[in-house]
Parts: sequence; structure tokens; C-alpha cells
Amino acid sequence: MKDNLIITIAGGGSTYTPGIVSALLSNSSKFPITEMRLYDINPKRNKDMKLIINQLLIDKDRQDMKLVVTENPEEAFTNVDFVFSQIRVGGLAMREQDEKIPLKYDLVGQETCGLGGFAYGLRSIGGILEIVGYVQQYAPDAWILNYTNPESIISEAIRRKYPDANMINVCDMTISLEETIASNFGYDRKNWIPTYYGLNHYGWYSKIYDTSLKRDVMPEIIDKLRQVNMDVAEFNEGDRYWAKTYQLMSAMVKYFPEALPNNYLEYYWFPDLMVENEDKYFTRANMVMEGREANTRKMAEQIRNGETEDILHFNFGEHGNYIVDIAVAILNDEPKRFMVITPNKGSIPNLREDAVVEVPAYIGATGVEQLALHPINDFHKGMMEAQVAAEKLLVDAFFENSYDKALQAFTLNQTVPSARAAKQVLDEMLIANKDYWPELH
Ligand SMILES: NC(=O)c1ccc[n+]([C@@H]2O[C@H](COP(=O)([O-])OP(=O)(O)OC[C@H]3O[C@@H](n4cnc5c(N)ncnc54)[C@H](O)[C@@H]3O)[C@@H](O)[C@H]2O)c1
Ligand SMILES: O=P(O)(O)OC[C@H]1O[C@H](O[C@H]2[C@H](O)[C@@H](O)[C@@H](O)O[C@@H]2CO)[C@H](O)[C@@H](O)[C@@H]1O
Ligand SMILES: [Mn+2]
Repeated sequence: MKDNLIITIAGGGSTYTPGIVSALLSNSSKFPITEMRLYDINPKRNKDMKLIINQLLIDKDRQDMKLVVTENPEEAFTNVDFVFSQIRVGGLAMREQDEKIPLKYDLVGQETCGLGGFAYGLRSIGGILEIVGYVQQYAPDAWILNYTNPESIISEAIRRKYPDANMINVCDMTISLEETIASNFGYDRKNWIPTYYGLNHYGWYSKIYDTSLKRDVMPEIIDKLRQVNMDVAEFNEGDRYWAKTYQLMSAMVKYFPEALPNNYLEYYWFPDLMVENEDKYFTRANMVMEGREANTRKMAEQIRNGETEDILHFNFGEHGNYIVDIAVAILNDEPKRFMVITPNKGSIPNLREDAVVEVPAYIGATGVEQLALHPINDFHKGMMEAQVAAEKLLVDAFFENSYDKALQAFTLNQTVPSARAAKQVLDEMLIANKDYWPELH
């Protein structure tokens, strides 16, 4: 095992960076890093994060670590071993537009679901392709572990442009949902072997085998959920967005009790209710600006003012651990099971081979080895096929600069009831995204 690893966090100024760094430091025996680089296009955010991570290294007595903070891709990626990617093209200001524009037309306005997710996709593809391009140029053997959203759309673009890249796309939602369920109903998630299938933020569990209880606990979880609403787990304490999200899990399994859904299906099954529940003038982006984002700026300011005692406060749940566990499994060639976002290639036998799906896989030194699952039912298959086609059309629109394909994608998105509404939102988003989207004509 290499014992002088260099890692880069792309989107180093991200509010999630301290969580990933904390997880990396907790795994130093199995993942021995000597140099950490933060790469971002925004020097102000880089400077703030440098203060925070430097303070974290002091608090953890790890001043031996070399910390490089840069806006220069060559400096960021040359000879790096692992890249953790978490960029947000356009920042929270554009997330706010993604959420608020569709809501004006009574359509779902959300970070990764519905038309907000599609707008974010058209912004994000260019940024992520650029990073993969840098890694190909400066460290072609490096592993890229990606959290950048919207993951299904990003993964479809990467599948086309860099099919052989050493890149693994993952999402923390399944692990967080499992943790939330386990903490509500008295299970230990560490004993679970979940079988899950779908697209990112758009899927279902078909089985949750508990190795200590020696049974599939999914049916009893669905029964419990039909009777009581869930509370948030400790890592989402006090967050009213996640509180409401998890409460709606009960409504979903009352409608469709045969499989446990990903919480994000709320946006596709109950778009009218989700719109009704929203404050169109103060959306999730505003909550994050006032919460996680403000907290990050405050910590940096405190350090700048010389206040360093016990000022680092963050709680990201499993977010950092999940992606670092994958890095550890690769480096040590200790294959473990994770949920990954990957070309289907027969994993779901009755779904097109080139769909980008989210399924269980073993990950070790050779990367992703996904499982062959079971055929899926017509309800889930129909939903997935429509959404896959919409996402593929959107990625076509990006590569072909095609307005027509973008309009088709927007119309086919599973939260949109009419081509008229799709066109109104697309046209308004085109203006709002003029600095970020490719030209569409
Ligand atoms: N997949 C998951 O499950 C999961 C979970 C949490 C967050 N995320 C994603 O992680 C990302 C970061 O979220 P956040 O809330 O911390 O956002 P953020 O805005 O706080 O941070 C993102 C950083 O990316 C930088 N950036 C933007 N474009 C860039 C580019 N082209 N190259 C380099 N850096 C660039 C920004 O300057 C910013 O500092 C988002 O894409 C978010 O959706 C994904
Ligand atoms: O609205 P946000 O920015 O707080 O969160 C959006 C993300 O939500 C999921 O992830 C995590 C989140 O990262 C973590 O901080 C915690 O609050 O729980 C969430 C559920 O695990 C989702 O998987 C991401 O894709 C979203 O970006
Ligand atoms: Mn996610």
C-alpha cells in the first residue's frame, strides 16, 4: 500500500470539505495521506476553507500534513492519487434560481429533482468534464470519487465523453435514509445488506437483509412506516426540511407498499403537494445559505480574528465517511458493498443497458463490480424509462447545443404535466443561466 498519498478536493471551498477531511483524518492508518490539496475556482472560498482546514489539522494534531490551496489546475492535480469532487457550478445563488423559477409556474423547484435538477445538470456538466479532463492530463491513474450533483446527469455525460475514466459516482442518500430508518426503529444499519435499484434520487429497496436478525427486514420497516412517521436522525437534528422529508416517507408507503422508496420520490409522486408545501420566496437554498453556508463563513471569520478555541462545529452524518470508505476499499483492495451510480450493463436485466442506474456494487482495487439484480416491475420500469429518456435528451442538448432536445427533456421530466409549462420554465431558465449553460439554438 502506498503510504504517502496525495489527495485533492475539487470544490475545496465546499461546505462539505471539513466533513471529508475529518473522515480522511480518522482513517489515516488505512489511508495515509501526506498532502491535501483544495482546488476551487473561487479564491475567497479557498481562503476561508484554508483557515478552517488548517485549524482542523491543529485541533487533530496533524500539522505534519502538507496543505495546498490553489486555483491552478496543474498545481491541484499533478501526481495526485485520489480526487474527491464536490463542485456546485453557479453556487447557491443559482440553486436558488433552480428552485424558484419552476415554483413560479407551480412546478417542483428542487436541487436535483424536476426542472431545477435539469437546470443544475446543464450547468454542472461543463464543470465536471473540465475536472475529469484535468485529471486525465495531470494524473491519469488517479481515482475520482464524485459527489457533484445532479449525479445521474453528470454520470451520463461522463459515460459519453470519458467512458474509461477511473471515476466512481456516489450519493449519500441511501446510507442516510438507512441510518434514519435504523435509528427510528431500533435497528443497527451496520448489519444490513440492502438491495436497491433505480436512478439517483429515484429508486427503491427490494430487500434489506439483516445479518444479525437473519431475515429481510424491509417488509416490517414498511409496516412500521405505515403506522408512524419518522423523526430525523441525529445528524439532521433541527433541520425542518429533512424533518418534513422523512415524515412523507409514511405517505409514500401507504400509497405503494410493495417496496421501500428513496425519499426523493416524493417530488415525483406528489409534485402538487410538494409545491403547496413550499414557500416560493424562501426555499431550501435560502435555508442552506442561512445555515451551513453562514456557519462556514462564521468559522473562517472567527479564525481570522484569532478566536480558535473550540470553534469548529459541523455534523455531516455519513457523508464524509461514505466516500472515504470507498477510497479505503480501493487503496487496500478490500472489496466492500456500496451503492453506486453507474451504467446499467445488465444489472437491471429488463432496463436498457446504457441507462445510468444506482445499484449495489462491490468496490475494490479494480473499481466497481456491480451486482446482477432481478427484473423490475412495470410501475418502476415505466417511471425509470421515462426519466432515463429525459436525462439522455438533456445530455444530448448539452453536447449538441440543441434547444429542441432541451425542450423535449423538460417536457418528459416526470414532474412536468405540460409542454407549455416546460417551455415557459426553459425560456426563463435560459436567461437566468446565460453565464453557465451552453448556447442552445
Ligand atoms: N451526491 C450526494 O449525495 C451529495 C451530497 C451532498 C452534496 N452534494 C453535492 O456536493 C456539491 C457541493 O455542495 P455544497 O453545498 O458544499 O456547495 P458549495 O457551493 O458550498 O461548494 C461548492 C464549491 O465548488 C466550487 N466550484 C464551482 N464550480 C467549480 C469548478 N468549475 N471547479 C472547481 N470548483 C468549483 C465553488 O466555488 C464552491 O466553493 C454540490 O454539487 C452538491 O449537490 C452531493
Ligand atoms: O439541501 P442540502 O444542501 O442540505 O442537502 C442536499 C443533499 O441532500 C442529500 O445529502 C445529505 C446531505 O449531504 C447531508 O448534509 C445531510 O443533511 O443529509 C442529506 C441526506 O443524506 C443528497 O444525497 C444530496 O445529493 C443533496 O445534495
Ligand atoms: Mn445525493
